[in-house]
Amino acid sequence: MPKLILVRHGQSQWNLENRFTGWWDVDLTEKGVAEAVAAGHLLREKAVLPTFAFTSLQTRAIRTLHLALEAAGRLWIPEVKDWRLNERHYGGLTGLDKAETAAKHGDDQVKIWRRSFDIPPPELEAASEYDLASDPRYAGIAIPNTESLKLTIERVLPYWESTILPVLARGETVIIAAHGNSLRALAKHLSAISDADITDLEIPTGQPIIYDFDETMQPRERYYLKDA
Ligand SMILES: O=C(O)[C@H](O)COP(=O)(O)O
Repeated sequence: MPKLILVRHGQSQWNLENRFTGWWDVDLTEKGVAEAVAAGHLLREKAVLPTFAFTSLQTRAIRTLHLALEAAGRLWIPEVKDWRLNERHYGGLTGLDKAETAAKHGDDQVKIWRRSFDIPPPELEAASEYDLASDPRYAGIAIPNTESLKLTIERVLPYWESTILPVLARGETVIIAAHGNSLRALAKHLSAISDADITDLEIPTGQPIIYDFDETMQPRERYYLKDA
């Protein structure tokens, strides 16, 4: 039965500092490294061994993938990196402190920016220090100025359908190391979560989530590998 493993990167420096991150490239903390290694040990312990990997273009997800694969003895498997698995772009909120932003704009407004389905945060200004236009990894890519979950789904899902699903369908055990909101986008689709209910879905760092697929490539309900 094809198996899909979703893992959100381990704690990042800006998770620790409680700052909006999005597409900004932030590395793992020591705790994040430990979470990634623990995820790999869990894969090995439960004998859920990936044969093909996908990740984003962001350091925190790439390192999480590599640390987990190394701990699982699978550093050698093929991997593909793609911007479509990046975190949702946090627009003009990038770099701001989440608590300070809530104090300034109110908890309700920040909840809308963070968890509403289709209301994007304010756009990133072109002159912002967080503008990624000159980052070589995004050469040729139309970098968004902000993204709601809906907009994130609009780039994650076509990639899932065109590129990841066919790999899974040929019988590979696929691991996707990505981000809170790119994984919420995928889980919304795979678990058929409504636009209203997706608000409540939180994805913890470094905790492998499994989808088993049946012979018609329909996903069963997801579960945490630690509970299997
Ligand atoms: O980009 C970020 O700030 C985090 O990775 C996810 O943030 P969120 O919990 O506000 O969606």
